[in-house]
Amino acid sequence: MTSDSFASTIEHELSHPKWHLRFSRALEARFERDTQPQRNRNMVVAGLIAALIYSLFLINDYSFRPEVFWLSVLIRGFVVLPFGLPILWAVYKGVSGSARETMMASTVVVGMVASCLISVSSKSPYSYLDIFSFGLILVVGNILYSLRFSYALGSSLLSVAIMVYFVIGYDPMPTEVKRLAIFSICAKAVFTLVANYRLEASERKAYLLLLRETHRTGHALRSNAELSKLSLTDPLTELANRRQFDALFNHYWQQAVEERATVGLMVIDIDCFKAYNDYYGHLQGDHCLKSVASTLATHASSACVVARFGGEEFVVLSKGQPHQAVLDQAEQLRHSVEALQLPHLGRVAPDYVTISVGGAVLQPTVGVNASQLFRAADQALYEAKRQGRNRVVMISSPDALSGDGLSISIQ
Ligand SMILES: Nc1nc2c(ncn2[C@@H]2O[C@H](COP(=O)(O)OP(=O)(O)OP(=O)(O)O)[C@@H](O)[C@H]2O)c(=O)[nH]1
Repeated sequence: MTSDSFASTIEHELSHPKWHLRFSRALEARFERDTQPQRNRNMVVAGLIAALIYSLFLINDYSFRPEVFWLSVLIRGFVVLPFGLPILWAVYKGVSGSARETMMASTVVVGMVASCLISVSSKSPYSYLDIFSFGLILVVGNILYSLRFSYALGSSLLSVAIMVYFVIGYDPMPTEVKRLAIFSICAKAVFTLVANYRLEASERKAYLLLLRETHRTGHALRSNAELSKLSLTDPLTELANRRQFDALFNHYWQQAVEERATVGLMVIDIDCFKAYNDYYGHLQGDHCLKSVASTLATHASSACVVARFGGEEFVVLSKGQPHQAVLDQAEQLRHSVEALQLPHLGRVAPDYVTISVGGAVLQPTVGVNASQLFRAADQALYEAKRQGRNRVVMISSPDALSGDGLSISIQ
């Protein structure tokens, strides 16, 4: 699903909530996935509370229908709990949404059957009064568990039908009381189902609102990231642009001051590029720039910053590398462009595209600043051009900066 269609699905679900509450298929699956861990935990806690209260009803059995106490122990302790606890364990471990709802709904129905069996087995005069508490079973399913509405509806209808069946056939119960009990359980079913429906509807709405916010925030962050990437990237070569290079250069320099490390800089220029443009045209010139840029990016060490400084000039920045390593790297870059053998018939010789590289390595010390490094590398490039191009010239030592001329190491 694309970002836009996802956003419109959320809007549609928010403005057209369905009576049966379910979302469209994909969103429903996501809703289940996102809410599952929390819902499983809530269900297990609710189930344990229900099991505890259900067991405590043994006290009532003992006090007002002692003749079925052991039957009650048997049903509650050896049927209902062994049925319910493994279900809670399975939900705790994680099962599909429909399995979870079905199993939890089944505990409601089994609880109702068991309670009815205990009640109608007793001949005690007030045993039937217990039947008025059966609405609690619906409260457990519809409110405490908060079963999904369709499951709450199904288990409630089944539970009410079971209860009505037992009540009708239970002779010790006066007819008027039976009528009252049936009316009472039906009313409790309706009330708890209405509450269940509202709970689920507001849970789903809250989920959609949260999803919409998360989606909008993510979208805004992505747009910002794209904008900032655009503002820092050269559109033609996709290398870092001058702005990014300037920022990184300062950053590297500051880090080098703190770490007492060296900073290496290469200034790279495509040879006779004006002639290339004149011969092949500006568009082909752009292709050439792209090829050289991607070759530099591919062959430069991953620890380096490769940027387009402007026009047909590139820079490669590194930190913590000794003079020799920067020199080797510069020679490798020069060689990799030469190896492309991009035809350049606009110049006399050689008839392929080459680059000249000027490099310098400095350790920031008192009185030495970043622009001195840049000037040194630029002067080395000038020297490389002067000596015939397609070569690397490195400033051999920082001392050269303070002298009249540059100490040059020519490859
Ligand atoms: N196609 C294209 N050409 C560019 C671009 N930016 C700068 N140039 C061209 O690059 C050429 C640079 O030429 P010069 O600075 O004279 O240097 P050169 O011809 O490379 O000669 P040397 O540097 O001395 O080898 C100019 O013709 C610019 O128009 C660009 O984005 N695309």
